[in-house]
Amino acid sequence: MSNSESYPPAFRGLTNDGDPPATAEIEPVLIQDKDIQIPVIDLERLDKEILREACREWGIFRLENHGVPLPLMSQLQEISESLLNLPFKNKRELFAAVNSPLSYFYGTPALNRSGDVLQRGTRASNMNMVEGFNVPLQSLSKIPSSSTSCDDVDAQQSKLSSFRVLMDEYGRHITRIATSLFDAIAQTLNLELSGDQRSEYLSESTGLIRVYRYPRRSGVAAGEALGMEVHTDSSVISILKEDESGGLEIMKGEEWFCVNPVANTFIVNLGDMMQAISDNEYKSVKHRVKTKKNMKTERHSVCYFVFPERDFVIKSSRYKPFAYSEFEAQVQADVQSLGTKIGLPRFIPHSPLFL
Ligand SMILES: O=C(O)CCC(=O)C(=O)O
Ligand SMILES: [Fe+2]
Repeated sequence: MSNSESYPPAFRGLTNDGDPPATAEIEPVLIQDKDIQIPVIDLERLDKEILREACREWGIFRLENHGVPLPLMSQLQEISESLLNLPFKNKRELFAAVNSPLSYFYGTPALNRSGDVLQRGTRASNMNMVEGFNVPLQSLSKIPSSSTSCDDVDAQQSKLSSFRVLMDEYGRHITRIATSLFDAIAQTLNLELSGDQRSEYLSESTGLIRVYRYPRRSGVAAGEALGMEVHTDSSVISILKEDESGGLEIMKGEEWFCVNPVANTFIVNLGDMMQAISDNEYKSVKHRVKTKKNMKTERHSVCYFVFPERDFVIKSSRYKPFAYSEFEAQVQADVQSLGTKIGLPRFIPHSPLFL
């Protein structure tokens, strides 16, 4: 259970950090989206037809037999929770340390690389109620490590060192998974990948992990409780590990559905870059996180994103050619000025959104 001191001040009046509701006290949820079963892909026995269908019809699937050791997953979850449970002030300081490649954020992750910019002009009850930290995998080795381990003064640094070691191992597994999936998906698209071409589409060095905490919310109607607003990911592939609290929703057709957690599996979703690479044959799925008022615990999740080389120009029959860096800059500019991402529609030729 978390302490209110650990939340950013802007969250405090809105969180419910008391005891979780007893079953009898759980109020009926007014707006309940239906549950949906997403396709399941077995990484040990990759079936290209099932994969193609999942990418074309869904843009999201559950991954099983991924080969990541379960103790690693649970240790990572434990240490991430304990870091996020530190008092707000300490958390910010810890992550702001000189030369630390990690950064703490709350509010809109896409905007808040450096810290604490909340979405302006957004009603408090509607803001993204999520905090966490960005971990660029490439620079993990640069996280300052501490040699002492049980000295009180160094306790936080020591936690951070353990986090780094676990993240490093987790990062290697998740990169392996993303690469295998990308190769298989490229085959389903008949993409010729020779020499360095794969690393242009899928630049392993861009791998970024975000560790999230979504507080339980109080005082808002269920329909308003957004942990993370509706979006598509900008990545090629995203791989999500979530805990058992639930809250992830996807749009299929014109409807929202809840994707319920299944232990020891990952959720893989295709991002905008995969949609563009596939000439829109595959989908970058719209999704969001709703933190329900009656949630028994906070939601914790860890999400990995991988992108193309920054200068790599994505050519597609659907969009004007763009370098990934242009896309990223446009997303940042839109989030800053409009409070939301426009994404691929900005790059459709002749669209009113095309710049
Ligand atoms: O935390 C989650 O479950 C989803 C996170 C997400 O969609 C994202 O980081 O893009
Ligand atoms: Fe996402």
